[in-house]
Formats: sequence, C-alpha cells, structure tokens
Amino acid sequence: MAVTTAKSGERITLEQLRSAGTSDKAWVAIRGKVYDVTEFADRHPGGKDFLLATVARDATAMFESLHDPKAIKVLAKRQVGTLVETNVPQYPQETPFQQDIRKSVAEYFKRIGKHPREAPWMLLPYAISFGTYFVSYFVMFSQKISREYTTLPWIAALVHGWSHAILGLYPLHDATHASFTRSPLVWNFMRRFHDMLSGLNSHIWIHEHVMGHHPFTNVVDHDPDVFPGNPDIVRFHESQSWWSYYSWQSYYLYPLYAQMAWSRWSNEWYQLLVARNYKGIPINPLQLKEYFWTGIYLLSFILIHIVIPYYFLHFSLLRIFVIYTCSNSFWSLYLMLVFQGNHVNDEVAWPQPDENNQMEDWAKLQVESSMDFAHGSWLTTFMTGSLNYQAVHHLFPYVSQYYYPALAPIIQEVCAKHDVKYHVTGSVFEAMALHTTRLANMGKEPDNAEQFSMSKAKL
Ligand code: HEM
Repeated sequence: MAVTTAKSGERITLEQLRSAGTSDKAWVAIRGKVYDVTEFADRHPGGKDFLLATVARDATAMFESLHDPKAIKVLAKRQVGTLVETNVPQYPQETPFQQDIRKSVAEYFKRIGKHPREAPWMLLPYAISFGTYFVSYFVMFSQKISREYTTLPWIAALVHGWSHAILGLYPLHDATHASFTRSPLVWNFMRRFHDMLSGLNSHIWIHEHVMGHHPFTNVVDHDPDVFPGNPDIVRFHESQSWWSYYSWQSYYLYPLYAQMAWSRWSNEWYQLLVARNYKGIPINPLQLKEYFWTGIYLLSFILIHIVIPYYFLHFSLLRIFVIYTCSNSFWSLYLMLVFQGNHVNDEVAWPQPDENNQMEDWAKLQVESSMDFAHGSWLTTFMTGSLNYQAVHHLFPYVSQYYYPALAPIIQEVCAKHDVKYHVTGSVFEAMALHTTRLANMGKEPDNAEQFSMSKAKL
C-alpha cells in the first residue's frame, strides 16, 4: 500500500528501511515519513535501548501508542525521506475520541498534581514479588524443611510459580512500558533483574508485547498473541481453516497453557539469536551489550535453577526437575489465564484492516478489543497487576498501573459519550468462562459456505 502523507524527500523502500537498524544508522518511519534517529538515540528520554530495538520499520502505531502525538515534532528536522510502501495496518490520526480521552486523563493528572509515571507505592508490589521469589526458593530447597515437612516445599513451589508470574506482571511489565519513574536506568534494572531470575529475555517481550500486541490488539497476523498458524494447536479466529481436533481445544488447551514457560525457553533464544524474527516481527541486530546481558541471564538462570540446588544444596536432578515443573506450570497457567481472559473471547472486537490496509480509530479498538473484570476488587487488581483494567492499560500503557482504578470511570464516561463499547465482566472467573466459550465456538466445525468465504477473505 502506498503511503502518501509525506510531502518531500527521498523515496525509501521497506528494504532500505530494514537495513537501518543499528547504532550507526537508525531510521524509523512514522506516518509515511522516514526519520534518521541515529544521533537522537542518545538523547531519547525513553532510552537508547528501546529506541534501537524499535527502529528500522514502520513504527507508526507503536510510536503513537506510547507517546503524545506532538512528540513527533522533535524529529521534524531529522526527516530523510518518505516511505513508499508499508507492511503494517494504518490507523487514522488523532480522532475526536482520542483527543477527548487524552484531555480527560491529562486533566485528572493536573488535578491531582502528579506525573503519570510517579507512583512510589509501586515499590511495595515489586518488593513482594522479589521477596516471595526468594523466600519460596529457600523453602523449596532447604534440606531441613524437606526432611521435617514433606509437603511444604511443594506448596512453596506453587508460591514460587506465583511469584514468578507477579514478577512478570509488575517489574517486567512496568519496565517495558516505561510506566514507573522517568528513568531508563530504572527500567533496565527492573527488566534485567527479572530476566536473570526467569531465564527469559525481555528483548523478545518488547517485540511481542510493546511492538506487536499493543499497537495491533487482536488483529490477526499482526498481534503475536493471536498469530495463528494454519494449522495450529489452537483456532482462535474464523480466518483459520478448521480441523477436527479443534473440537477438543477447550479441554486440551489448558494443560498446554501450563507448558508456556517450557515453550518460551525452547523458542525464544532461537528466535532472538538465530531467526531474528518473532512471529513476523523482525529483530534488529543486537547491540554488543545485549549479547553480554544474554550471557548473564543464562548463567544466573543456570546457577539459580541447577547449580545451587544440585551442587550446594544436594538435591537430586530429578527432584529439581519435578519441583520446577510444578512451579513453572502454575506460573504459566496463571499468566495465560489472565492474558487470554483479557482479549480472547466472543464479546470483544477482532478488528481487521480493510483492503487498503486501513483500520478504524486505534483508541476505540483498544477499548473494544479488551475485556476488563472485577472493577473495584483490590484483591483482583493486586493479583493481576491491574490487568483487570485492561482497556485503561491499552489506552495508556505508559501511565503507572497504580492509577488505573481511578482512570477507569473517567474513560468509561468518555466512551459512553462517543458510543464506544467498554467491556467489563464481574470476576476473573467470568472472564475465563468467556475465553472457554470462545475456544468451544471456534472449535465447532463451520458450515462449508462460511469456511469457504473465510478462506477467500484470507486470500
Ligand atoms: C520508533 C521508536 C521511537 C521513537 C522514534 C521515539 C521518539 C521519541 C520522541 C521524539 C520523544 C519526545 C522527545 C521530547 O519531547 O523531547 C520520545 C519520548 C519518550 N519516549 Fe520514545 N521513541 C520511540 C520508542 C520508544 C519506546 C519503545 C519507548 C518505551 C517503551 C519510548 C519511551 C519514551 C518515553 C518514556 C519518552 C518521554 C515521554 C514523556 O516524558 O512523557 N519510546 N520518544
């Protein structure tokens, strides 16, 4: 699709843009204009690392989901050309709904006199997640406790799995959205500490979540969370062909969700270091220091998960494996249920671009493709890292989650005024039930006409 918004400059192809993703040459396309941000990278208030990971592509939707649209003016004199084509869906710019929503939220922060990233109370859940991780680890691998209380280490394994999930929902999630403090140093510390404990690499998470899921929520083939193979182990969307085993997906998928950690460990390193592509999202050449950190993550993971319990605490490899299987299954299932309950059901929107690759209003789609639950329940809010206010999170990922409960009614009011459907269900269990219904419905054999027209639509 041709992009016609830029007025002047050299005509740049996607291939040329793709080759500009290093610290020596960093270009990025926003709204059809290509900017050279090589020198700006060191001054980017969001840090050099985030910027270099996200350049060398049409980053319009991602950029606008994270910044005030006026921020682009800072780059005006760095324009080097216009992009002649794009491979990602395009949203209309600054609709009246978006303007109203931004205005209402800005007024709220003005009224309370706080910056949206200023929330010192967030230190409490961060401390709880790290603290629980280490205490449960100690209980899992204490010879004394294992001898005296046979079941306690296994309970600790579940708590360890929970703490792992909470580490993802608090320090990792907040760091990769830059939503706690205004310091790239703090974000990097939080995410790197998480990676050392989890053996995963948040560089992949930034691609999957910040560059893929947020700008293109529920847009099949662009949102990695609903990026279906054909065939796949799951059928989330009508555009996938139907196979008879999908009739069982509402049963077999939950045990598979519990394996998410294993599948991430086995895939992510390959995607990052070899394939350099995460579900269709290209990964730029890694800065040298990212290789260094990758080594640190892997070494500390092996030290914590194998060397210490085996060599120093004298547990058998079999016991270590089984106890981690319990812990990781709980961790995986917990996260998958929260994530899937938020977006994968029949109630929310599944937006798709039209034949010209154009989408409807981004902010409207963010609200309509999200499912909130249990508003007002502090327990659910704590246990889900505020993801029960999913629509708020999607509209304002850079605002601290601490403010979501206060922002939800303000946003709901603006939605009502613009006739935008804001979905809220009563509890996390209702959200899970809606997800199960989606699995069951997508597992049913479509009638031939429907299947035929869907495959044609895909072509
Ligand atoms: C294509 C990639 C990106 C470009 C071109 C870009 C560009 C910019 C620009 C022009 C500004 C405004 C600077 C100013 O007002 O002086 C800015 C600010 C900022 N950026 Fe980015 N950015 C990108 C990616 C990211 C990412 C991935 C993150 C974090 C996840 C991020 C976080 C921030 C933050 C936190 C600010 C400060 C905003 C504030 O104080 O409210 N940026 N960026």
